[in-house]
Amino acid sequence: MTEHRNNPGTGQGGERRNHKGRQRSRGQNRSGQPRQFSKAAPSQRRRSADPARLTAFRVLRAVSRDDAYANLVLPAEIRRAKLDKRDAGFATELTYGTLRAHGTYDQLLAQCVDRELSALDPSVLDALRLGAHQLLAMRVNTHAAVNETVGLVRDQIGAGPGGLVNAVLRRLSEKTFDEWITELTQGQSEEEAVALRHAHPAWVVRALKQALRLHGRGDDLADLLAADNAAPEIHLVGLPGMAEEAGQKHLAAAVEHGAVPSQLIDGAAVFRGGDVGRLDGVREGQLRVQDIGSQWIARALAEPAVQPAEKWLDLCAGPGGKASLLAALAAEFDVTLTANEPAPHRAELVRKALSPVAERAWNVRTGDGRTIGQDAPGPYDRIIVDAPCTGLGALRRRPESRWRRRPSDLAELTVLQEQLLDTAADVLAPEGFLAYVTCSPHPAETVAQVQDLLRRRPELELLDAHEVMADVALPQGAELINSRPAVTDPTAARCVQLWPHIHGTDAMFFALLQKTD
Ligand SMILES: C[S@@+](CC[C@H](N)C(=O)[O-])C[C@H]1O[C@@H](n2cnc3c(N)ncnc32)[C@H](O)[C@@H]1O
Repeated sequence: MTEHRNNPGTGQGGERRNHKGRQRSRGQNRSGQPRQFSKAAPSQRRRSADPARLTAFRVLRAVSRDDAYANLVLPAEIRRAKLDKRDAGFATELTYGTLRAHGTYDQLLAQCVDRELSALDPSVLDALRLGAHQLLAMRVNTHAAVNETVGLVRDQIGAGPGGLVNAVLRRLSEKTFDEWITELTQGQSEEEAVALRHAHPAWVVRALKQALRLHGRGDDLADLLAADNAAPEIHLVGLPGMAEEAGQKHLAAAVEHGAVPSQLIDGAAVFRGGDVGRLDGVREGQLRVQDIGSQWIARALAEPAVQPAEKWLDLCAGPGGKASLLAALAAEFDVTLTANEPAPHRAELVRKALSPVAERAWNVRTGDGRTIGQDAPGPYDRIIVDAPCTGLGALRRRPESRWRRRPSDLAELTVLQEQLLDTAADVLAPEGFLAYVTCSPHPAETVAQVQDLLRRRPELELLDAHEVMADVALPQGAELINSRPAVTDPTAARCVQLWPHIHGTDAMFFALLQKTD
């Protein structure tokens, strides 16, 4: 919802609004006079929490205390509080915006608190972050942002912390977001400054910058970071190849409800009409929410001429996004898909996702992908390794994830990716296709993995993934995928790297290899 712009504190022209939509100017009252803070002592001011802010606060607490996922907790909290559409929108923007930018807000808040932030009660810190987002990135007027946040703290935490929150937010409101950033970034490296301004950890900025350069897009950093801070569109896929083309019928119904057919690939639409859950097809499972990048890659794997009775394998299938489209395509081609997932609850999600597709076309194995050779050795004609990864390509979907990930996660993940690729190469049939996919553009998880794999497994040949993706695309999609910048690294040149700011998809990576006979 919130687009965290370079100057997220004001709207165009510098006007500000309270959340009821009244226009206010920063630091001015309704008559245009410099605004005074309430002279009333905190104890005489607001003591209650308004439902939208309370909802956001509860989600923030669940995320920081229980490591919960905001996209799972927020809808339940909105239902619990019975928020109307406008308040639900406000709570969503407040929650996601605060979580995305919380690393930056912490650095600004640290300038306004007389002790280490770690010495604060965690719930007080969460409230301060909520206040910071309202003050610096939303168009809520200063008085409402401070007063309502203090009311929330008094209601949820106690009167004592209310005074502290009041004082800290007042200090924070003395400067705009841009003024704070200018002050704090003096003497910092360019990467640290960009990271602070765009609310990304510096190591993530370095990795994204490196990835952009590798794929010939070295000038795009600010655009990519801005895209990470914008809410993603909802993409739909109508599963093909089922009785009466149910998926396509439901897709057409979604279009009648305001979805726009994708210009990039067949069978996809962009939904901007609100609650996707009310579409019949989504309830019945034949219409699914899935990023167009994921759909595109799944279709590309099924593209090079499919032969009768082929065996396909999705080695890392949970929760079943790509597997459901692959299973539907498998049913259409009369071939079979084995979907593998080690986590039992995620394997169950895969079964559920695949259930609308004819059962003859698929089966689910619950187990470690690295042991598939022991009980389901194939060989397989097409394998997708959609490997566990840092997820740096899907930051816009999981607002809290950028601050949870650590550079040290990479070491463990890259070893697992390497082992899964080796297993896939072992069970791949001669002339079979292997798709390596990550929802991360990090070079260590993508191009470097493919380079190492080619060194270890000389029987594998790297195909040009752009050509295959262009083959399954609509004209606009083919043009987009073909209009790539010049790339010097020969491996990177044959791999597709999608980007949110260019393709409107997650930053998915896709390499396609074939086993030579
Ligand atoms: C990026 S997700 C896959 C997303 C999925 N393909 C989709 O489109 O919905 C990676 C999956 O790999 C699974 N995984 C983790 N360790 C694994 C292993 N050793 N073998 C196979 N899969 C593994 C995770 O549980 C997770 O479900």
